[in-house]
Amino acid sequence: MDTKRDMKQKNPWHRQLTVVIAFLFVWGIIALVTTAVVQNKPLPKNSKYGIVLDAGSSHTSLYIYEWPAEKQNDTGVVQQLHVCHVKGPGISSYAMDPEGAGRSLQDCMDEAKRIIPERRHEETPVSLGATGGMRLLKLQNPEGSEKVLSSVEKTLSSSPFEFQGARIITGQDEGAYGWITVNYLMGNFKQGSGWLNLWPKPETTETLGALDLGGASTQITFVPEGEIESLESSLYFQLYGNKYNVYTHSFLCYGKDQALKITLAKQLQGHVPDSLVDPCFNPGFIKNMSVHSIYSSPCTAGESYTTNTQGRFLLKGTGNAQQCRENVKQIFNLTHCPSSSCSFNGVYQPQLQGNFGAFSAYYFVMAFLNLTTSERPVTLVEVKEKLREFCSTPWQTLKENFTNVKEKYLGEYCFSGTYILTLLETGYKFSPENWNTIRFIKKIGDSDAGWTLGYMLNLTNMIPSEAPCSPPLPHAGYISLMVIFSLLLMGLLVTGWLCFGKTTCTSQKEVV
Ligand SMILES: O=c1[nH]cnc2c1ncn2[C@@H]1O[C@H](COP(=O)(O)OP(=O)(O)O)[C@@H](O)[C@H]1O
Ligand SMILES: [Ca+2]
Repeated sequence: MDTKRDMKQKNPWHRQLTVVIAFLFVWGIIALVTTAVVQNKPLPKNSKYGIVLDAGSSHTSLYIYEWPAEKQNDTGVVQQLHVCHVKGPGISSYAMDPEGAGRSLQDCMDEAKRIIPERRHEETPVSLGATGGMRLLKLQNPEGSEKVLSSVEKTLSSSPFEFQGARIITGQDEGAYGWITVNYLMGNFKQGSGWLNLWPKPETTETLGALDLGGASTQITFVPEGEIESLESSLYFQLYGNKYNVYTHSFLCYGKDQALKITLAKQLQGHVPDSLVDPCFNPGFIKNMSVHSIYSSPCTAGESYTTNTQGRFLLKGTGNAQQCRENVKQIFNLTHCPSSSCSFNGVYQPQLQGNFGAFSAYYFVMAFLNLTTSERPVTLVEVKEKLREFCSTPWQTLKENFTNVKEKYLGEYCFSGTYILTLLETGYKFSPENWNTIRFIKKIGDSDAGWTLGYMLNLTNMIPSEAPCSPPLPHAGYISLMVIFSLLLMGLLVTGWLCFGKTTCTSQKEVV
């Protein structure tokens, strides 16, 4: 005991040194933990925004997208923040009043100004893409379509956002961007990065085909199994390091509103009677139609006709789904196919492959007919049975049962449902065996299925062809590991020091 006391007295710095080291050690731990906590504190939301206007044949919708500023190249980060439906018809209806087209967009543009933070306005891209309706107007009245485009351009470019153009997109682009949207939202464009991704990626990643039905045109887009025979239907993408050979085709005039005009024109066969009995409308349904509304479209312009004096006729429904299907089938020409396989009208289509997402009017119609919400996929037989039952329902009963549904839509659901069935079965060759590969969808997550998101991702270069290089560990993981390893090292150091210190003491004791 005396020896020990002697030693401490001999070495007065020993205690102070221990206290200093212990203090530094504790301070070090506090500093490390504080750094980790501060570094990993969630950052304040730093979003960027983009606006796309979908100028369809029947209406225009404005979509606002949002994404975290620091992550814009990652897959699946862009989300739909808001959609504003423009009041009134599609912009192609404004050929006689072009200024009205631009004016009609103003309310939705004002809404976008309120939703997107002001400091982001200048850098937010805004673009408008017009589809089938404007494609038809351009065929029929090129000058009118230019005026309409200039008018909407004027409204968009006078907004505080960064105007990126108002143009008519091709049917091929419409199909391609719809396919990109659904696969982006499904997370099918997997990124190959990170230290755990040591295996080579498979050549083809499973993707979802896209079926889009509009009022004026319809698109089918999917990755087929073999080669794509026709160059004009073939698209090649390299996205996030994966390669895709995509088949797409857009049928102008085969959107459901134009298809109805063609079907009616086929029945009229150039002679307009006072009344036309039609199996595609419910029994008791009567509508006074103008002959001009049918024959003024470029989709029916080829047909010559003689009309009665009033230029109008009465459309009278009989509600017979089977006969309706026979009538609708007539608008699909199946007699010639210059390629190894075709859909209709001599258009090349490879064998159907994989699963399909059917959106836009496909969804609206099938959802109304209760053919989307089942736990299990609805079979083709059930679809036909449902149509038989729905079409034969008297118009009066329908009106009483669906007071909140727009009469225009309600009156056309028998035709629309039958058209969808015929387009998919007779046109695209879906069969009872692969009918269950189709899902009728409106949204994926919070974002609408449609071409607009894909269009914006492309316009803003947000889908890189190669997977972006990212550090093997996420930031939080990196900080945590740093803290753990530092603590371990310190622990070792202290243990070592204590042992070393003890040995020295012991030896000192022995010596003393
Ligand atoms: O609630 C609905 N029920 C039935 N059909 C709808 C509903 N909402 C929109 N539609 C239809 O969806 C179609 C949308 O077509 P769009 O205006 O996008 O034309 P486009 O893509 O050919 O240019 C139109 O035929 C429109 O009538
Ligand atoms: Ca559309």
